[in-house]
Amino acid sequence: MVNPPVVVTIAGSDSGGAAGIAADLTTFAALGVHGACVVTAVTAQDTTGVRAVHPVPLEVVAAQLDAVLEDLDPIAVKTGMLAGPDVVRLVARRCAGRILVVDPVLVATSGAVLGSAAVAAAYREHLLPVATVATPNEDEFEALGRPSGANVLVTRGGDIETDNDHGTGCTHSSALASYLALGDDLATAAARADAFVARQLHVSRNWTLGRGRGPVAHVHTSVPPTQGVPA
Ligand SMILES: Nc1ncnc2c1ncn2[C@@H]1O[C@H](COP(=O)(O)OP(=O)(O)OP(=O)(O)O)[C@@H](O)[C@H]1O
Ligand SMILES: Cc1ncc(COP(=O)(O)O)c(N)n1
Repeated sequence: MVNPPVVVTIAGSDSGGAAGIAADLTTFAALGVHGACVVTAVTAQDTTGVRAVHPVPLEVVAAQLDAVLEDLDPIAVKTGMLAGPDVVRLVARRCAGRILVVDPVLVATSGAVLGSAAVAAAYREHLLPVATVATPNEDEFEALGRPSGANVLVTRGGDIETDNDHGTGCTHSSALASYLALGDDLATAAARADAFVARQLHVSRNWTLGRGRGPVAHVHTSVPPTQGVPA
């Protein structure tokens, strides 16, 4: 029997099911890797915004991470909302040396601030130096002090016209981690992750879920054959 690669997401939950852990695990499932998850924060969130954030205590984050690293030995790690500078430092210490995709979640699509200046400083000092690739959006790139390097891919939206873009950053970085775990080089994985998100945005472009910016489709694939992801 051939096992699927194991990828772990370290991120917050989104009660609306669009971003964070929900986006990550469904994207992993869509792309054929086994997803494990370390929850860093619980957010009360929907398509209109973030109502409340409850960070998980550092020792509980560390216990989840230890459990996954010791038992499942993931080939790749994807980070999303890390909620505090101490969590950023923990992840840098424990995950250096693996395929490490860092989506430095600091500002949500809705504009909600999900990471403080201290979190941004910890990313700069501890996590970016050990990342395989980092995927800040333009606001996050600025908040991080415009980090340089071939492994910083600034994400910039794209051509699909839709209001249903909640979760695109999480879906994109999870797809990137999945393709790297499946053996792609960085350039190929990045191209496939872009194509995957574009296809998924196309699938959900006319959905009317919620009253705000709806979720990008993570696993639904009803799409014209011409919009397929490259093999
Ligand atoms: N309208 C779109 N059409 C096609 N592709 C898109 C579109 N919006 C987003 N993408 C894809 O998703 C990626 C991530 O999008 P974006 O930068 O908007 O995410 P974000 O939610 O701001 O990111 P973060 O999680 O870092 O906060 C883009 O690089 C692109 O590949
Ligand atoms: C728990 C959590 N993690 C990440 C994001 C960012 O996602 P997006 O930028 O697509 O809104 C979010 N809104 N909530």
